[in-house]
Amino acid sequence: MIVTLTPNPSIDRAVLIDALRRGEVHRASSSRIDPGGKGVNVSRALAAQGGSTVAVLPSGGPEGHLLEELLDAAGVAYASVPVRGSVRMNISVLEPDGTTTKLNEPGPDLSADEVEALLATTLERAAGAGAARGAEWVVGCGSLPPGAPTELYAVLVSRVRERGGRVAIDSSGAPFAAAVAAKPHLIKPNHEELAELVDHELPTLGDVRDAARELVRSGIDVVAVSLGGDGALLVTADECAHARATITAPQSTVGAGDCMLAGLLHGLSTGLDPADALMTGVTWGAAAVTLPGSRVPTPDDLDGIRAVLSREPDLDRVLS
Ligand SMILES: Nc1ncnc2c1ncn2[C@@H]1O[C@H](COP(=O)(O)OP(=O)(O)OP(=O)(O)O)[C@@H](O)[C@H]1O
Ligand SMILES: O=P(O)(O)OC[C@@]1(O)O[C@H](CO)[C@@H](O)[C@@H]1O
Repeated sequence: MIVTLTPNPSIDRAVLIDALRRGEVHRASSSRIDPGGKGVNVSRALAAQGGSTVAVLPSGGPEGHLLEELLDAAGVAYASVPVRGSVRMNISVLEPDGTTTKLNEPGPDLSADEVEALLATTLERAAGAGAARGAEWVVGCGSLPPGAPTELYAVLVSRVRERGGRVAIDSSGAPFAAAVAAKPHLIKPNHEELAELVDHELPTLGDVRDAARELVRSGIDVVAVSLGGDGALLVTADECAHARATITAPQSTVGAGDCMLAGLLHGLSTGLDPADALMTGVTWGAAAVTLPGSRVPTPDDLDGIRAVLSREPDLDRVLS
């Protein structure tokens, strides 16, 4: 069982237009809505592949109702914490070549009680997850809504660790830095987020490897860095592996990082070694890019995606 916490979930509306021109009226040729927010997407991706998961999230307002309806329709198990504010609506503007522009709302203003209820629900779900020692992973993902303390993920990390569980975090900015300082077992920054964490640019795969190693040395077991079309790099104390899959028809990158994280955690929790779990992650991430909006891949969608693994990556590779 993998328990996800999404403090700032969303309804994701994706609209397809021919080309984005600032200041003009655009007529969309199609649109779709999906349940969204990074942890919600991790749970959706796991559920679509038959994995056991529950998504913990705040729910309020008409968008909260809609989010729950969409999760019910998709067969994704969730535990919602009622909140006074409304779940946000995030817009993705998609162009035919796969270029994606996102407009993300801030989300509801959470009270201290609502934040505490989210943390408590996550820990309850993790403890009651069925397996002898509770959930295999607790995963905290995405931005924090207004009102939530910067330390929310750091508190999650400490509380899961105190209970002997394993915790993964994927966020950005100050909440991510605070969580990293609390030493989660696994983090999944993208290229930009890793550069922000170590506070310098990372033009090559070797630079990414060095930055990830620095974090591993500080006490994080697994650092998996998603690198868009350049695949992903995984670093532990013993190994460094790179995997990449080439796709021909990209549709939307929204949620690809979440699918990559879901595949990686699924692989690790089913006993794969970290490099093979990375292959699963990269396959799920690349498959997500071939799908519209933030649709998550089903087993059929993975057919034809071939990831290539290197346990001795080309460290001079310049990243795009
Ligand atoms: N153009 C692409 N071609 C092949 N695979 C891709 C491409 N873009 C993304 N991927 C796959 O998806 C994974 C995640 O991509 P990316 O690094 O863009 O995540 P992210 O920035 O965290 O995304 P998000 O925040 O939208 O979830 C990559 O590790 C890779 O496996
Ligand atoms: O604003 P955040 O929390 O950083 O990101 C939210 C979000 O962009 O991330 C997901 C894709 O990864 C989307 O479902 C959602 O709209």
